[in-house]
Amino acid sequence: MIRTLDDLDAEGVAVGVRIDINSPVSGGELADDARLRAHVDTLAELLDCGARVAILAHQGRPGGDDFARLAAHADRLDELLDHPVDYCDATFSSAARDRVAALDVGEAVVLENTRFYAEEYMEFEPERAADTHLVRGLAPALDVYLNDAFAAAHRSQPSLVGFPTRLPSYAGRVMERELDVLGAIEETPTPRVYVLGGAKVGDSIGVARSVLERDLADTVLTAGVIGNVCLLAGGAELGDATAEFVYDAGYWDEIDRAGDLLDAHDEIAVPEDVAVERDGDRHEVAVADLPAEIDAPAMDVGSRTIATYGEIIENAGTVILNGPAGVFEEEPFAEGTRGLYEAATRAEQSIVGGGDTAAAVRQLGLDGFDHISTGGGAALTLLTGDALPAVEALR
Ligand SMILES: Nc1ncnc2c1ncn2[C@@H]1O[C@H](COP(=O)(O)OP(=O)(O)O)[C@@H](O)[C@H]1O
Ligand SMILES: O=C(OP(=O)(O)O)[C@H](O)COP(=O)(O)O
Repeated sequence: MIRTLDDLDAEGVAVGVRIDINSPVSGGELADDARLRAHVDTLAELLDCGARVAILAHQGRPGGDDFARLAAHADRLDELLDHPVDYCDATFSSAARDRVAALDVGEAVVLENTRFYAEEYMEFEPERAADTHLVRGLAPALDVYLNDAFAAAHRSQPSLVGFPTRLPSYAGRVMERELDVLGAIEETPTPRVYVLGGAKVGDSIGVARSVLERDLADTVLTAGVIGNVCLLAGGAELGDATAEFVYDAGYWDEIDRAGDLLDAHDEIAVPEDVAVERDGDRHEVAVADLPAEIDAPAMDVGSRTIATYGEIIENAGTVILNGPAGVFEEEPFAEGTRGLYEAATRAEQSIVGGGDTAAAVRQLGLDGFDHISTGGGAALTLLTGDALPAVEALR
């Protein structure tokens, strides 16, 4: 059983709270604060109850452009919460422990990016993670540990799986909500339609296979790069530009896997038409008219596909959307994502999962979904039926 905030009397308690505020960063500034806002309920509830809150989080990956300090994150949380949120440039040293010890009730401090320490970017079994410098160093300053970082729950890293061996541990409100919705997919209304788009082709093939074999999906609609790969697997001649894109992205081997999947499951639909750029505009090509002259990559599904898929989606009991239907970042190729996602808001129940997918929803100003997951990889792991290490550690 996983304990939640309902089981915690937080008055005066030093709570180590792992959140996922990994966000796009530009010039040291936060380019998007959606993941910070997602944790406001959990943090406010703790602080309102008089907890002393030490926040643990990562930002980016070592060597990446967005591998940054958490000072800007602390400033933004300070603005979002009615309680003071400070920043400390240490994570588990005596400076960090002293800062946590000095917290007053109803105060929070954001400790430095956990991934500034090499062990945090490695995967461990929980017992071994409990023995890392980060966990051994910080645990004495904490009374309890609370994990709200659903979006990182597929990682078996020390700050995510190491503390429950040493401290009484709890799930936060984000974690609770995500597990309630995504962990109970089999109880949602049918017919259940999965719309798989985006660019993580291997993951999408894995999800499609898993949900069909486990009878979780009645229909799988493919779009985005995975839709193009399925079209190529079926022999559609989409032109050299699309083939090159798929090859350069390293997905050529996935064409055979997609072909095997399509042979095994006739519940999978592929696009009827695609959109390419021609003379700076969107130009649609019907798959039935191929081979045709196409000198640009397929960047979106076409309007016939939007209509056919849209009807299936709005008549669904539950629609699960993962991955945009096209290159939504460019306006002419946002049509597929907009059309299919708007149709999803008319289904009985709609669930959106994926980092870029959630960004697309915000960018296109779409509204009316029943659940927008904070997680990409974590949501996919759960939807595929695999356990999340950080959740298992809480158990
Ligand atoms: N036809 C396409 N060609 C190239 N890129 C695409 C296409 N369709 C979608 N994409 C890209 O896929 C990316 C998002 O995919 P992905 O990372 O799998 O989503 P998520 O993070 O939601 O799981 C977006 O940047 C989008 O531009
Ligand atoms: O952004 C995240 O995951 P996501 O890209 O799957 O949504 C999490 O913060 C995990 O980050 P990671 O994929 O660098 O371990």
